[in-house]
Amino acid sequence: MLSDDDVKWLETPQPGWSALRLPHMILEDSFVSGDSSGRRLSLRFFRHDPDRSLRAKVIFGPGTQGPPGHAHGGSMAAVLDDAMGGAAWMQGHPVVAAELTARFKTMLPLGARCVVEAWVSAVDGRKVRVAGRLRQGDGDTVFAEGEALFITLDPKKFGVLTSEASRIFSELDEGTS
Ligand SMILES: CCCCC/C=C\C/C=C\C/C=C\C/C=C\CCCC(=O)SCCNC(=O)CCNC(=O)[C@H](O)C(C)(C)COP(=O)(O)OP(=O)(O)OC[C@H]1O[C@@H](n2cnc3c(N)ncnc32)[C@H](O)[C@@H]1OP(=O)(O)O
Repeated sequence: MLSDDDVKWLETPQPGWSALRLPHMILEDSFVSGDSSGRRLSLRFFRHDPDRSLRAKVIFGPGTQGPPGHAHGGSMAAVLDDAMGGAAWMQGHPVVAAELTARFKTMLPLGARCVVEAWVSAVDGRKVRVAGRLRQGDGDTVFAEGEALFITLDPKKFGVLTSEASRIFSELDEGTS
């Protein structure tokens, strides 16, 4: 479903980005990144090293359709939710989403190469506020923007995920130091 060029594009970090190698147990059944067929969502996650915010490359496949030829708003909101949650995890906050706002700005053509940017904007005790943007990969068009409130949970609730997440991010630091 994806061309070889699309796969190569998805997997190639931009300058200043490090690839996040997420374990199979996180990815395989993930609603957002668990589809390897290319029919629905195809994503790769990265860290933007200068400010440790999150980047993702994403292609919305034909199975994400809402309006004919364009992505469903729920699929864009799900991508923003995942990326914003990932941005919080990446900064050491084991969170779940409590509230999410998405603003749909421009219809997103299926198959377009897109970039997601997500960053923690404020932390107040257990409340972690995160913002995000889904834009054209090779241009300035913004398809959607998101804001969300995430709540930090006791790391024990996530079992092995919390230690896996720390391991992934410390490996990234070793690789980029
Ligand atoms: C998981 C992957 C890990 C690895 C990540 C690694 C790399 C990342 C890269 C890629 C991305 C991969 C994964 C991304 C990760 C996540 C993305 C998915 C995110 C989701 O999709 S996750 C599913 C949907 N999510 C839920 O299924 C939550 C259901 N819900 C609950 O589980 C509870 O509801 C909870 C825990 C939210 C709160 O419950 P609680 O009992 O612990 O705390 P409590 O209620 O006391 O609230 C404490 C303070 O938050 C305020 N507060 C609470 N809720 C609020 C609201 N809605 N609006 C405004 N304020 C709110 C209160 O007002 C109080 O404020 P105050 O202290 O000031 O009074």
